[in-house]
Amino acid sequence: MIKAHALTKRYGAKTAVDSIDFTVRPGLVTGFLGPNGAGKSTTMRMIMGLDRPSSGSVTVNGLPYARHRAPVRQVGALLDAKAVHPGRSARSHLLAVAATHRIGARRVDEVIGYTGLGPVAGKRVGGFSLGMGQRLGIAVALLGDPATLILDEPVNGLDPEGVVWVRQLARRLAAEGRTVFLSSHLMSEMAQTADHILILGRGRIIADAPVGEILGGVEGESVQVRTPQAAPLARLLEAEGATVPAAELDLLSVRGLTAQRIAEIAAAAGVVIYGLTPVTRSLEDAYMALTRDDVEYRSAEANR
Ligand SMILES: Nc1ncnc2c1ncn2[C@@H]1O[C@H](COP(=O)(O)OP(=O)(O)OP(=O)(O)O)[C@@H](O)[C@H]1O
Repeated sequence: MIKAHALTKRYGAKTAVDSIDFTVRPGLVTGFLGPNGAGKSTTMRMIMGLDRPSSGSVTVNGLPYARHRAPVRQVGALLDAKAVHPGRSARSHLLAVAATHRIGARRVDEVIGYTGLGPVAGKRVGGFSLGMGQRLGIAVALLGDPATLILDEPVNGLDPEGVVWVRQLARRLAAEGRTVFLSSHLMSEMAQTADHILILGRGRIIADAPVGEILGGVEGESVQVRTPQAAPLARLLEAEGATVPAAELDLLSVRGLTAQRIAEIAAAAGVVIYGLTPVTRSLEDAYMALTRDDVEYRSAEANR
């Protein structure tokens, strides 16, 4: 569990994180989103005790990071590609990290198995692919068997297989009852991985809700209906409670009724339908709508 209370970070005149309150709960994957410069990394660094809040506080499992006697047993993090001695093997790297935290060799072998590093555990880390390096970083984060995991951009640069692996791992860790806090700029991936979404914009929270609520929140779903009898069908659907903006020749965009209900109403009235397409808003659409005013650097094209 991670709890932030009036958490603030200023760098000179710049307020990177502006008095935010949030709770990241156990048993769920919480996605952390926001435009570049929104303050995500600064927040994660404060959670991990790598940056001091200017004011306010953030705790992990009830205490600030630095007040835990054995923080690696509370929270594990993949913040950025770790500097690993390229000549060392994955196993000897893990053994070295484990030794500094009084963690035994048995746990090292457990995390090697858990992260699928077995076949390459004896190989030099210098020759690792990005995906293997990422697995090693996650293995390090898991060494202390922590209840809370923080993964900053864990799928950055991974191939599709690696992306799926991270997704399944995050889901498995949450299913084990852990708190999983994950940042990513890949919206489609986040939509498949996260249960709950926290969006930051210019240092403030602009959304904190279950994925379903974020997707449904701004406009909801619609159904595109292609029919040669657009105007009469629009009137029929409106009478059933749908919202049908001004019809476009033979295409209607209907909100408020399911595709099945629309087909039933049309059939009952003898209206011909050529096509029915439910349009689901993507997390990317919802994110763009929510962060429209909070993007620090916008392209000239997008500003028009
Ligand atoms: N050490 C620092 N000194 C001064 N300003 C900083 C420092 N670290 C971050 N900032 C500023 O604070 C703001 C938040 O940065 P942060 O890296 O936390 O954003 P982010 O959401 O992680 O962005 P990205 O998605 O690009 O990683 C930015 O405007 C950044 O320029």
